[in-house]
Amino acid sequence: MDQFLWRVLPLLTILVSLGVFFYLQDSYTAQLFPLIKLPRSKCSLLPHSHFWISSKRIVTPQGIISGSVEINDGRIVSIVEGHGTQGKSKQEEVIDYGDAVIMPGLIDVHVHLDEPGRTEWEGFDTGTRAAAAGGITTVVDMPLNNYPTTVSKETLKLKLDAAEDKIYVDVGFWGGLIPENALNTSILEGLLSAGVLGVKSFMCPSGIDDFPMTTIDHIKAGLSVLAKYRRPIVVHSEIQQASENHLELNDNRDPRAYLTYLNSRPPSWEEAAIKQLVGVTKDTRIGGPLEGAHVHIVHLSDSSASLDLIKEAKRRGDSISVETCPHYLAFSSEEIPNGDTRFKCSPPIRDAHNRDKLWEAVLDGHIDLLTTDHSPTVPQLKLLEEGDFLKAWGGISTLQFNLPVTWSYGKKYGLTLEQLSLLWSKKPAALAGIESKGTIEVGNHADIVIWQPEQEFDLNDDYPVFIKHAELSAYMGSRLSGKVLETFVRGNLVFKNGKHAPAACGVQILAN
Ligand SMILES: NC(=O)N[C@H]1NC(=O)NC1=O
Ligand SMILES: [Zn+2]
Ligand SMILES: [Zn+2]
Repeated sequence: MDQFLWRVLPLLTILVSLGVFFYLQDSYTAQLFPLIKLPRSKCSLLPHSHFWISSKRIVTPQGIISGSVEINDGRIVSIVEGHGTQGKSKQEEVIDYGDAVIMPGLIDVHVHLDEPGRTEWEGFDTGTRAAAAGGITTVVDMPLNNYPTTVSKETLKLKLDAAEDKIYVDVGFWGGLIPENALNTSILEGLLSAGVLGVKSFMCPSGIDDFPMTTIDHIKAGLSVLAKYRRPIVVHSEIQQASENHLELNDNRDPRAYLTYLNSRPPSWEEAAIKQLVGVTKDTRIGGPLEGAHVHIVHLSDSSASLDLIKEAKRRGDSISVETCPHYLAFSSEEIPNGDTRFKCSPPIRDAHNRDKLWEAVLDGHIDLLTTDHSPTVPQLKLLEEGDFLKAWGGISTLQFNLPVTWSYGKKYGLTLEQLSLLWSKKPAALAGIESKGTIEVGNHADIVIWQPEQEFDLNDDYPVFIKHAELSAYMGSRLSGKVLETFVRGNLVFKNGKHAPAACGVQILAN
């Protein structure tokens, strides 16, 4: 018996190893980033790893084409115009979406997921489910509103641990630049070496105690480190003006009136911050002492003097860019009802003339890209019942709705599908330094949204919304145009017909 065992054991070992090898080959998804531990059947609502998707409207960098996109192992491997079956074998799955649009998945580089520490506000699970349902295939998470804030390699580790096995789309991370790490560059270098895609700072109080504001000198110190790493700083660009301080002391103001809040944060706050920033960005030019660093202005609301300063800096060759958000493009101060704190954000939503000028800048390309600044909170802090604009949390919940909102409002201004895709995918990918995402091109990740621009829907209580505290979102109750049908992340079908894939197989994007 013993002898028999010794004879068959090597053979058995070989057979078992071969079995395990082929099982792994067949059932594991591509290791594009870190190892994805789960089988495809858990990560995707589609069993195939090699398939084609076709439609009459595919948004590519060369324009809109009718044809097919071949996907294999998470990547786009070919794009064929027309209806030929060229290269397709009979066994391969072809999904025909008719005239629904095939577009690169949206990349939202300004999202507060608030985990760890404030998961009652949002979280990796709910936030990335919402993203997947909205056709957003990558988000970059902000370093604040979570607790502790992400300002060192140790606090980044807490974030990465919290995100583990919870993300339905790919997630990158901004670190925070605060006085402490700006003045102690080894902390900042540790954070950058640990993989944040860049850093974020505030030029006014952030509303979060453990995220103090930075002066322009802190930002300059940070930029000299960022230049070495060739990563950007993204800046909340408002500086509180002395005269406005004075206004705040005036107790006669009605805190329920939107105008009270609007007047408390005039465009001069943005202009003052941007004036200081463009004083520094001249050093980011090619050959300058800060070459390699880049300054990105988040959520621009002022379409006049602030925008002019940015345009001039760009003309001079500075490495500078700017984003705005759907709420500045959708709403205007004239329509915001008194007491409706769902619309409170900073900088504030300004008048209709300003909104029209913002759209003009978006369509002209002077505003580089769009983000949500999805910044949710709990009902106790949004103060809807009191309607107190001065005390309520500032932040608008937009994740999951960005595509239909931008499209519904933008089409009235002449926004095209190609522009939409530049603003929400290609430009954000470039800012975050995320290679292989943001366009439908051979070799890129198969991060794709399938959506029907003409299909209208009501964002009401029956609509499947995945963000936390949806009732606090300024968009609830709207009728929107542009329904997301399906979302692919690295070739995995992660969302279809209101349902998500069984497991969260998004990966963490870390810079190296
Ligand atoms: N801390 C935070 O998320 N603040 C954001 N909310 C907002 O309305 N503007 C912001 O910068
Ligand atoms: Zn901000
Ligand atoms: Zn923000």
